Amino acid sequence: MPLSQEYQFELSLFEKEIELQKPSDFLQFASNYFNKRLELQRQFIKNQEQLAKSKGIILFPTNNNRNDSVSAGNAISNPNSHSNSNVDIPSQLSRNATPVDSHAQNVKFKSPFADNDPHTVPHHDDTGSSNFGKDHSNENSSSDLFKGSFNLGGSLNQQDVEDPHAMNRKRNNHSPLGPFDGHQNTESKANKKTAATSIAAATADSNGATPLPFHFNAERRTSVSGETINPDNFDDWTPENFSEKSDSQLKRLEQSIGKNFLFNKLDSDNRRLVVNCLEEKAVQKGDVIIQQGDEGDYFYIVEQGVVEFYVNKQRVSTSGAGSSFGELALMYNSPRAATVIAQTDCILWVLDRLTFRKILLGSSFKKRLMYDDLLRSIPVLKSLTTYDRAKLADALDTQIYEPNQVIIKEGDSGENFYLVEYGKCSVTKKDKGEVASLTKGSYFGEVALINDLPRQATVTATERTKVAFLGKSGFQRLLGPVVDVLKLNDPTREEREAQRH
Ligand SMILES: Nc1ncnc2c1ncn2[C@@H]1O[C@@H]2COP(=O)(O)O[C@H]2[C@H]1O
Ligand SMILES: Nc1ncnc2c1ncn2[C@@H]1O[C@@H]2COP(=O)(O)O[C@H]2[C@H]1O
Repeated sequence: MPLSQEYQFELSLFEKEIELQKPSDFLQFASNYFNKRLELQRQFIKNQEQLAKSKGIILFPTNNNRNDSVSAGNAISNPNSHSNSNVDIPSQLSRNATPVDSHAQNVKFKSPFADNDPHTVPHHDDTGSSNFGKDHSNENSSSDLFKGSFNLGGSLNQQDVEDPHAMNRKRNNHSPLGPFDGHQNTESKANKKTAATSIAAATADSNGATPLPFHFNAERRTSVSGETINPDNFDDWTPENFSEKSDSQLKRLEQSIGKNFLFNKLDSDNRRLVVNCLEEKAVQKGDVIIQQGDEGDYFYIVEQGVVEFYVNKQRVSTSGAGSSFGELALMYNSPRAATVIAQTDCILWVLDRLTFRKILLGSSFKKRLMYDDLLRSIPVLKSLTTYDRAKLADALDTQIYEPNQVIIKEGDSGENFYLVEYGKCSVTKKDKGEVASLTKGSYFGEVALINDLPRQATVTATERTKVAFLGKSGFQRLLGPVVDVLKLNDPTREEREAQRH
């Protein structure tokens, strides 16, 4: 299996250091070097922890408060305990690392060989071995919290779409989450509350800081990259609606899910887990499946039928069998960005929020996580909605250039648009020499695409540079809302206008 880019980057740094230092005692040197890197990494995490704490969020509950909450009798069963091993540190570190100030933060660093590393929450399985980094899908757990059809009991018409109160009135009578008989519904919600309370309790801090809310959202819109630090406490996560599917259901699911790109990225264990956590819901033509502005609870896959999307009461699109929706609110802990209505009778499959975040977010939405901070930091993209940014991230690819490598050559035809993730590039013109220098958050390569011209300058990496790039068709399809701003900022505009006159 090829090493990930981040590992390769880490190893290349190490190689450079070896070339520079030419150590005589290689193992000692390697040990010191990686200890130092680890120290920087821990410093970074610690800084994140301070930041989160100032917002009342506990990222790393200690074993003590974990045990406290269990002994307080609040805990739900915990067969699937996970450590924080999914923290995307190498990439964060490479972009954010600063030299360690030994006086800063008062952080005590332990040797990586110590058995009770302060930031690694050890978990022991039945054999007593550490579970760090392993997968613990509990395929036997079967907490069937809610069942029944997705009978919304009242279709909404176009008038209702335009009258949010009408929607709310109907919704209050027939919650999309409460389709079943009243007793089951109450019990299901109560159970969910218990789980949520217990999740919060498990994160309670002995210093009295506020425990993590079930729906974490310190600021209304939260960066998903920040969230890879783990705002949900998955230590107490159990698959909410796990139930083994029948052969015929599996066959149908394979057909509908097979078409959905999200599931292609899952390994067979996670795929099976997700499949068994899905719940079938039938909706009727006109039913409101999601209401814009509501809190996110479920992710949806369409097996049959067509759904339509409304943003601020305007119909923006429709989608059919094999498509999915409802991911944005779950990813960003933000309100629902659109209203979704069944245009025809539909068969849907729904996945609960935590299972979505636990299993799908890190694999199927990895690119969105990866590019979220970058895309938010680029002023010219400010007018994009969360949805636009998510679609843009899906279409981006990454490339690393070494110093002196040419990324774009003046006179060539333009194929891609670029965003600088890190590094430095020089923009030169044959007749003028260097005309610009580009760093993190800059973009380039737009002039040829907007004006249908050859490349107007050469762009060369002057440092190791990582770029995210988008092909021509993606540029036209996804950057429509910002083309006017790109045109206004076009560095060749005045010159070309002057030539015309
Ligand atoms: N133009 C759009 N803007 C926002 N959401 C959209 C749009 N088109 C489809 N959707 C989907 O509608 C869903 C509404 O709930 P979410 O915000 O969770 O996720 C949203 C997207 O999956
Ligand atoms: N003064 C400049 N003249 C031309 N291109 C520039 C200048 N400054 C920055 N650039 C960027 O360099 C890129 C070269 O490829 P494009 O012409 O497609 O788009 C160009 C711009 O994004």
